[in-house]
Amino acid sequence: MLWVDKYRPKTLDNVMVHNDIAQNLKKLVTEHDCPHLLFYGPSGAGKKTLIMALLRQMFGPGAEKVKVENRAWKVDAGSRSIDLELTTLSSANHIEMTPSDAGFQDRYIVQEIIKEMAKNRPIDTKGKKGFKVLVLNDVDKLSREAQHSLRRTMEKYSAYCRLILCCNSSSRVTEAIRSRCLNVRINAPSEEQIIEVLQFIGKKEGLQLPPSLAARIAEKSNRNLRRAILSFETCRVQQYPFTDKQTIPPMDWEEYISEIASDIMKEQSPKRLFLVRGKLYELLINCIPPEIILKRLLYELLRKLDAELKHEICHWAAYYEHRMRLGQKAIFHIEAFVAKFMSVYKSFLIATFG
Ligand SMILES: Nc1ncnc2c1ncn2[C@@H]1O[C@H](COP(=O)(O)OP(=O)(O)OP(=O)(O)O)[C@@H](O)[C@H]1O
Repeated sequence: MLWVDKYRPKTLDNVMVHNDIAQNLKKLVTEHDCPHLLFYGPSGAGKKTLIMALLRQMFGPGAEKVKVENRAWKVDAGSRSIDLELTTLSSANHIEMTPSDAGFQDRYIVQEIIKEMAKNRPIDTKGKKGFKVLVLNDVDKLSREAQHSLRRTMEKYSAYCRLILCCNSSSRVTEAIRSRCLNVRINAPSEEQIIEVLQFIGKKEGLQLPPSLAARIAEKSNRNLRRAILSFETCRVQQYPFTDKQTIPPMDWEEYISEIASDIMKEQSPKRLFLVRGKLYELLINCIPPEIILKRLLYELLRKLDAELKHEICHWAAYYEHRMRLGQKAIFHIEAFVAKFMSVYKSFLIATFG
């Protein structure tokens, strides 16, 4: 098992970062009937960990016994019926899913699943009808229609189920949903907190982790705890005993994007664009989110670029990122950015060197 999973705190009492939030969540569960919750914050900050610990606090260790299912629904949408398929993780008391994976049909998923949950209400130990928890990931990627439909279903079935919503950016969640949830912001952990977690893991694994290496891993992680733990494990595989000057290998996908950036800088032609497209597809197939690819690609290109062009390229990156958010197929927009970059860069080269 990877260390990120092995050392993921299981209970609210065991969390090392965001302890104050964990204690507040604990109070919320024990004292009150839990409201709908919206967890938001940057990637690798610890949202999922807190949600899983919260479920365990609500339902006991049974919440960890999840089964993965590929479920299919047949939804009646007026004149036609729609077939939908989505992977869900479920225990006796909760269901977790990422409805935005259903693309523009995400709103049917939201409606169907909540209705279905309302029908199968669990009975608690006191014989009273309990509630189920629905965990929805990436709610910021849900279409507007799906968010409206979520708001309606949320109100209608609030007696039967509680929603735990999780996303990176709350600004892309409609005000109507935000105002119906208790918003919990999960900040990126500080470098000191990351070092503390790394030292803890090192101790558990019986390793001698030099403080300077821990500090460098934390700094390179960009305050992403998952990334710091993954880098730490990679360092361990690469070389042990650790040394102060040990290099911290970049992530594979980052190296790959750096390679793509070099390809783009070396030649600007339709043939090269075709080659780059293949590489971009490979990244997407390996589940690297398109926004991250575009952001990293921009970062790599800016490092190699003449200062004169930086402003213009940033403008185009923002332009295509915005279009990517509005559209469905990310590859089109990333490729369009690459094509635009090639055109701007080639014109610059011709103007400068003839
Ligand atoms: N409170 C914590 N104490 C110690 N380790 C933690 C804590 N929270 C998270 N971690 C570690 O960091 C890793 C990443 O956390 P998590 O998956 O919860 O992040 P996330 O915010 O949900 O990220 P993403 O948005 O990318 O899914 C976990 O696998 C776990 O090992």
